[in-house]
Amino acid sequence: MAVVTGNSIISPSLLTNRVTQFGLRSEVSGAKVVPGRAIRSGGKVKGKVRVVVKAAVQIGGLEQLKKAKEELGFDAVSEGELREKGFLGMRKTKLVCTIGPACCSLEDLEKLALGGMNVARLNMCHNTRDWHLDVIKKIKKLNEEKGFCVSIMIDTEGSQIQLLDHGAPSSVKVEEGSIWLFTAQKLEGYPPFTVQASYDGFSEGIEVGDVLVIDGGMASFEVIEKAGNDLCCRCTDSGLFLPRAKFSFWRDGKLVAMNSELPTLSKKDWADIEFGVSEGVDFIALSFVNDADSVRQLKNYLYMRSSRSTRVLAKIESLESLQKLEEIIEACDGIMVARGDLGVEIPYEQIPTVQEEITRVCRELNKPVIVASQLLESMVEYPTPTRAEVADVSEAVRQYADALMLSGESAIGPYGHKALSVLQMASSRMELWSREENRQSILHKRPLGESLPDRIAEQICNCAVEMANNLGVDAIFVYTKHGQMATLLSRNRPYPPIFAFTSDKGTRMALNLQWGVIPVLVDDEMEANITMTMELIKRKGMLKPGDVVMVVSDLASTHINYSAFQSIQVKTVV
Ligand SMILES: Nc1ncnc2c1ncn2[C@@H]1O[C@H](COP(=O)(O)OP(=O)(O)O)[C@@H](O)[C@H]1O
Ligand SMILES: C=C(OP(=O)(O)O)C(=O)O
Ligand SMILES: [K+]
Ligand SMILES: [Mg+2]
Repeated sequence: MAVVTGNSIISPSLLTNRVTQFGLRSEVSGAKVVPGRAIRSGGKVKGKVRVVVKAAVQIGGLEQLKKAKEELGFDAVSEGELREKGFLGMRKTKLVCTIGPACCSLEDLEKLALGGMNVARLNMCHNTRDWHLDVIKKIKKLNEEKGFCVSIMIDTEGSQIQLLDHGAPSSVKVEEGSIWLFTAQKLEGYPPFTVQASYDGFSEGIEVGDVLVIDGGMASFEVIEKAGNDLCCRCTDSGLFLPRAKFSFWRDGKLVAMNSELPTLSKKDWADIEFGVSEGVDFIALSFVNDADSVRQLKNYLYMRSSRSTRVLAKIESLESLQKLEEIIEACDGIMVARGDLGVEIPYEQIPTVQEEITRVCRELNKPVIVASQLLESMVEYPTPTRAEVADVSEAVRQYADALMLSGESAIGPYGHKALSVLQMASSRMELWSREENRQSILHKRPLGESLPDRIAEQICNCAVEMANNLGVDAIFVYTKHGQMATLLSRNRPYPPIFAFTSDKGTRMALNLQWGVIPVLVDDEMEANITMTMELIKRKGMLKPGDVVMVVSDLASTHINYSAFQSIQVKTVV
């Protein structure tokens, strides 16, 4: 059994359990060989499949082992974490950092990588393409030269047209009762109490009596007069006007839908996507997705560009996207709960429940989900978070979100590295609590697969996790080409970490966003060789005699006449 040391605290009850279980430990190895046995599903015989135990492949010579060892792509940070904290102490929740001027030097990026950044996000709303290219190159250099495994995400600007500007470089106070003119006309300078809207049709369909809300509640106005496209408004709720503020209109407590003819993907977005594809980014996050069509359009484009390893994430940040949530989740490779803009479109008191719902549906449909925006907002200015922010972070972890994201905290704040460590500590703590409370059972396991092999993979992963938890194994090893088995295991949120061995670089980078998965690159020959993989990890001192590893596999085999092996084995390291 791995020794859990340092910061990772293991509960006495869990520890006792594990000790008793392993007092009588025996090697449970492989499934029973039942040739030609029919697999039943839902009471019906669906097809004939053979369940076969894969014979452990003999370890090759020392030379082969040495060569393979060099090629075992274990990232430096996971390796360090495993050595320091043991298997159970490894953090499961993934961390995304927005890269901005405050953290774009090689040294700062290295610090973030060491601090646990799994994915670097580049927000294409800001700065130049050359600036972003420079960051991409630095991250790739760090990955190559320092053994990190940081994935890269670009986040599109989107057709975000609902913007207002008052012309001042910083915020302007808005007093209750003051009268303001909102206009799309080009202004020569900004007269006092005048605000410029970013497009002509900003007041289309708006009536006297409607309520204009700035940035989801920074200040509110009532429309008292409409002349052409211009609106004259009285402040009904005083507050602040920030530069480039977002706005929404409300009537009888409901959002007035703005009839934007603009596509989700603007010309600039396509150019940014082209840039991202040619620079080989791992994720493209689509802003202001309203339905599944834009996601499919981008996925088709990536397919045509033979860039299938680029994953498409849909940002949920509009009312429309909430109404079409399931079809969007089904179409994309992952979701971001973009709470910043979402809070402009729906009343902010609804954000917590909407976040929980999105997170739950994502897990049911087996897509990774990132909870984003304002997690540690006060740390843009201060070196410590508010207690409420820590509670918010912990709640997202308790909900089993795959990943948490920093925005301004890392992009412009002087305490980005500290903010990352707050996420790291708060998530490790909540994960431990969740494990002790055994919250896994809550997931309603909606069946996903349609083909028999897919259904088998799903069942194997569900059962494997239950078994792994009951046996108290130290780690789950999974061999996966496209990552599907790894995600199916992750969906069950097991206690032990999932080491996903893959020979596909794109799969490795994509799995960086997946809860509890540590992707490890192996070469093709190693792929199916469980014994050799374990031997290599043992030689690195990361597996010790007595450790118990569950091995889940669905690899195609050339040895025997079956298209795929799908098996669970439990091995004790000797
Ligand atoms: N690449 C960048 N260059 C300059 N500033 C950036 C960059 N990325 C982010 N920022 C700054 O960090 C803040 C927070 O980032 P983010 O949440 O991604 O953007 P936004 O606030 O526009 O939604 C932005 O408002 C912006 O001031
Ligand atoms: C993440 C978000 O998107 P952006 O930062 O691009 O506005 C958000 O709105 O919460
Ligand atoms: K964006
Ligand atoms: Mg947004």
